[in-house]
Order: sequence, then structure tokens, then C-alpha cells
Amino acid sequence: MTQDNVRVTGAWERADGQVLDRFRRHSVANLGDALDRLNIVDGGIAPIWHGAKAVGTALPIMTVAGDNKAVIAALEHIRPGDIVVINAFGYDGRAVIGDNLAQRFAAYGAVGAVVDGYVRDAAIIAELGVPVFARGLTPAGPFKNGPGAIGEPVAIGGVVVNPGDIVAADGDGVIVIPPHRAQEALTSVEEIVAREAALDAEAEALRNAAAR
Ligand SMILES: O=C([O-])CC(=O)C(=O)O
Ligand SMILES: [Mg+2]
Repeated sequence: MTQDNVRVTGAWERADGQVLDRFRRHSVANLGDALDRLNIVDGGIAPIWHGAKAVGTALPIMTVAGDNKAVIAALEHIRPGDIVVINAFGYDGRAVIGDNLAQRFAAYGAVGAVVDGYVRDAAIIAELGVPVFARGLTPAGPFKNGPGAIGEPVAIGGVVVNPGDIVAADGDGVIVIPPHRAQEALTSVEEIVAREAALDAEAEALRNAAAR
């Protein structure tokens, strides 16, 4: 379906809320290790405020550089638990979202947004507490002409994101987990956490021995 210059692909399966909750317990670094250290978005895409983190089901949006018509059209397609994923082609000349859109994402139930591009209104977004990850900030506003696409696979930071993929983001960065690898990732990350706890205990024992 094409909705006024924006192509819209129909529904896809969303990740189960309990599965998302299990991913929420883990750092992106450990999740990356659990997936052979692959599937990680390049480090240029980072949180725009300290402490931002989010895990959700990807709602992918493709824009043209500097334009957010497709982002606005995507609002009505957000379902609770979604994370908005925008391929804005890394363009640094215009912000494709700001506090208005971030706030609307949250009102529709999205857990946050990952933007391969630039954003604005960072101080207000931080105050609102909406987790937003992007390449950087610019005060220049976007055009609203399209074209664009909603619900098709996109690339962000060198990684393909399909509609329905699980996306986890924290202070270190962003990872994309295809749903068919979710169980494997969770089993493996739980082993990694146990190993890291043993390393922490070892370091503590060394510190205590040195203090004696
Ligand atoms: O003007 C726009 O479309 C982007 C923006 O600043 C906002 O969402 O607050
Ligand atoms: Mg604004």
C-alpha cells in the first residue's frame, strides 16, 4: 500500500513481552558476545542522553536524507513494545526527529528510537526520558515531502533490521537480534553473565588479598 508518497508494508509478528523483559536484564556488550560479537550497529550511533536504554521490537522506517514524512506516517503503525528504527542515511544536515516526535512515539507505546541520522531537541528528550539513539545533533529541521517506506527491512550502522527483529540499546550502543536467534542468545548470554560474575569474584579476592 502507498499512503501519500510513503510505502507501507503490512503487519509482522512482534516479540513476546516476556522475551523482551529477559533481554532487558542484559547489557548490549554481553548480548553481542552471545551472538558471536556480530549484529552490533557501528559505534557512531549512540545515546543522546546519559542513561538511555531500551529493548523493543523493530518498526523500521526508511526516509530520504533530511526528510521525516515517513516517520510521521509511521506513528499510527506503532504498537506497544516497538522501538522505532529509522534509516536516515547518516545525514548530518537535518534532524529527522525531535521532542515532538519522540514524545509521540512514547505516547503510542514505543520504548524508544534508533536513528541512523541526526536529531534535535536533545535536552527536552532527556527531560522526557525517551530513549533516543542517533549519530548526532543538529538544530536544522527536516523537510516533509517523502518518499519513504514503513515496515520494510532497513540498514542502520551496517546492520540489517527486519520488521519484528529485537533491538537492544544502552550506553555502549545498539544490537539487532533476529527473533529466530532469541532463545540461543538468551541461553548464551546467561552463561556469559555467570562467567563474568566469576571474574568479578576473582578480582575482588585479589583486591582483598592485596589489602591484607
Ligand atoms: O520538526 C520536526 O519534524 C522534528 C522535530 O523537531 C520534533 O519532532 O520535535
Ligand atoms: Mg522539535
